[in-house]
Amino acid sequence: MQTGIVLLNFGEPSTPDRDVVLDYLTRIFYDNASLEEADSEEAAWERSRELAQRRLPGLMEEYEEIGGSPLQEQADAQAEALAAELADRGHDDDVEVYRAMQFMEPLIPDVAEELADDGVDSVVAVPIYPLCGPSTTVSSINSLESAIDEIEGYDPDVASLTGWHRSPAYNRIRADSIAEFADDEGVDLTDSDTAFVFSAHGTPTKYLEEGSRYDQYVEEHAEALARMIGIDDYEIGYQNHENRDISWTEPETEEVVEEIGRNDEADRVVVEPMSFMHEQSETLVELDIDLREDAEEVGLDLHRVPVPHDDLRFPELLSDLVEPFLSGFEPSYYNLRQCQCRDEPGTYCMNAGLQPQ
Ligand SMILES: C=CC1=C(C)c2cc3[nH]c(cc4nc(cc5[nH]c(cc1n2)c(C)c5CCC(=O)O)C(CCC(=O)O)=C4C)c(C)c3C=C
Ligand SMILES: [Fe+2]
Repeated sequence: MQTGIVLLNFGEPSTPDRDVVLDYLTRIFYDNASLEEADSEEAAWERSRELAQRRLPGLMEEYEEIGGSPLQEQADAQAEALAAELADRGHDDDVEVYRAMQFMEPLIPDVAEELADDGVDSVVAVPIYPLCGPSTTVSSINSLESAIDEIEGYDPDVASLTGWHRSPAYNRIRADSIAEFADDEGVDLTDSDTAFVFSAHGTPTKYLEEGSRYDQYVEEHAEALARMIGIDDYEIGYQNHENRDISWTEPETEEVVEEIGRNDEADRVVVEPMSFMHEQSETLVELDIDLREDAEEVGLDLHRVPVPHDDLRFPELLSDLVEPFLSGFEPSYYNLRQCQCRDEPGTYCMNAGLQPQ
């Protein structure tokens, strides 16, 4: 049996190229077309192009500020590190690691073709989004499964792993990265003059109304990490993309930070970008540049925790997560259950059936 582990990511342009960024944005808006009514596929596509054109100058400016996104490079390194770890565990011949992006090359349908060409007969999809969301985790798996279905004569076993933020090893990586960063910056997290903000990528509330529990995952994960790093007081903020007239998760990170400063609650704020496993425009521009300016305007020093994308324990964690699928074990033995965010056979997660804490 030849197994292909497919690491699924959002993708982001590595260079600030207008045409590339326009196509990237169009794909994102089209994938989220259900947020608005459209009379036809063609109308939805046109609307996506229109939204992309409108957002293009702002996003180009962001990529120009950082010289393109490091997301792809970091995702490649994670895939290589996972392959090396699996080879160390004896999976050098029977397993290949692939990475596919929702909105950038290598696009998911192209990677599905590659799986077919390579004769992969067992596919394990692992979205690198620790907090399971509809437009990311679920959508990326749906895209991979439909791309595979469209390839004539190709019918591999397909399994996928959705939410994994409850993994103890993951929580340890994240908590250590916060504590080590605070130490390096000389910041005492328990000092009453230090405020702590978990910043999560936001989501349109329509997706929550349709059943996504993303906001609950954000809340329970923030609570778990706060306990691990020994703080009682913290805030949660969302980084939203308000390009359409729709409502998103509240409060926004920017508002949370401005309020801390205006109310003179602290001298400094530590911000943990909890939804991401890569550095990208949301961390390098929205937090490091834009939010820092907002914080300074209200008298706060901002300390942004780096994303632990290259933590040496991350490939071990991913290997532990995929081993049940490679070794023919019953997933429930490893506390993996039928995913409820994507209630399809072969989709497992660590969240289903347990109440948020
Ligand atoms: C759970 C929610 C989301 C996560 C996590 C997420 C990750 C993520 N997003 C980008 C970059 C962009 N996202 C954009 C749009 C967008 N993102 C989400 C949700 C999550 N994204 C949604 C629902 C949407 C669609 C918005 C809409 O249709 O109106 C965009 C384009 C829009 C913009 O910037 O204004 C970008 C770019 C990355 C890199 C990323 C990585 C994990
Ligand atoms: Fe996004």
